Amino acid sequence: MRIDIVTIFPTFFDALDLSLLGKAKQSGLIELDVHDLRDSTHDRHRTVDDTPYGGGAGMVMKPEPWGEALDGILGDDTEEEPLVIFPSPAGEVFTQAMARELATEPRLVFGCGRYEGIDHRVFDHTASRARVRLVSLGDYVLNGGEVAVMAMIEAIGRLVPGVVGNPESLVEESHEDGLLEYPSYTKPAEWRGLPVPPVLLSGNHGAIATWRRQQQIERTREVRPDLLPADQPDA
Ligand SMILES: COc1ccc2nc(C(=O)O)sc2c1
Repeated sequence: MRIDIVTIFPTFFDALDLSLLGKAKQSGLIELDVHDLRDSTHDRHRTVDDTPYGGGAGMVMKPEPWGEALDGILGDDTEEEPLVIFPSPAGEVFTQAMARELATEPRLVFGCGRYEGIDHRVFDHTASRARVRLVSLGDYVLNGGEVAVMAMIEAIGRLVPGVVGNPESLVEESHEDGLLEYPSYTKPAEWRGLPVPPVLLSGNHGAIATWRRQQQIERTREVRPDLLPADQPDA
């Protein structure tokens, strides 16, 4: 998978050189290029924003630098039309299902907005040469797209085959089967007077599986009842 990121804070993504994603980059499983939007400006102050037409508070990101930056990224794409994702509070909400879907894409381009957002014509023009999706992390507003892109790249990258050593560990996770994950325990069997649930020490794998499933249902019903299938309240 090839990932390109356009941002005015390129060093923000230095963290992607760490841990699993860092190893995926070193192994070539994921190719990642971060582009500084200001490299696509040509004035002394490397200006990327201007006042909004129609008035209002804040500044809007100018279209020209974005057009030039994306020319350089999309211009050489001769294969399948790439997918360009712009994090936005006005976007569809990012989910584990979307992460699974995006993990199958050969190429992703992320455009990080700042200020009050990007001139809307950038989305319209980009849609003439790529697939475009506006995506939000959730029902809250960040100061820019970088945190959202970091979260999405982690959620997507770990699903790329080969990135996570044991694919089994991807199966029993929150949201993977539509429910929240069961609670986990490790040694010691008792810690500060708190025991591990006895069933987990029983060696009875059937009873353990049943207990874990019930824990998932109980946790989901308590914390995220919206995730329970309407026709199967007991999942
Ligand atoms: C200006 O760019 C922004 C601003 C806020 C924001 N909030 C997001 C979110 O996912 O909540 S993405 C995003 C992008």
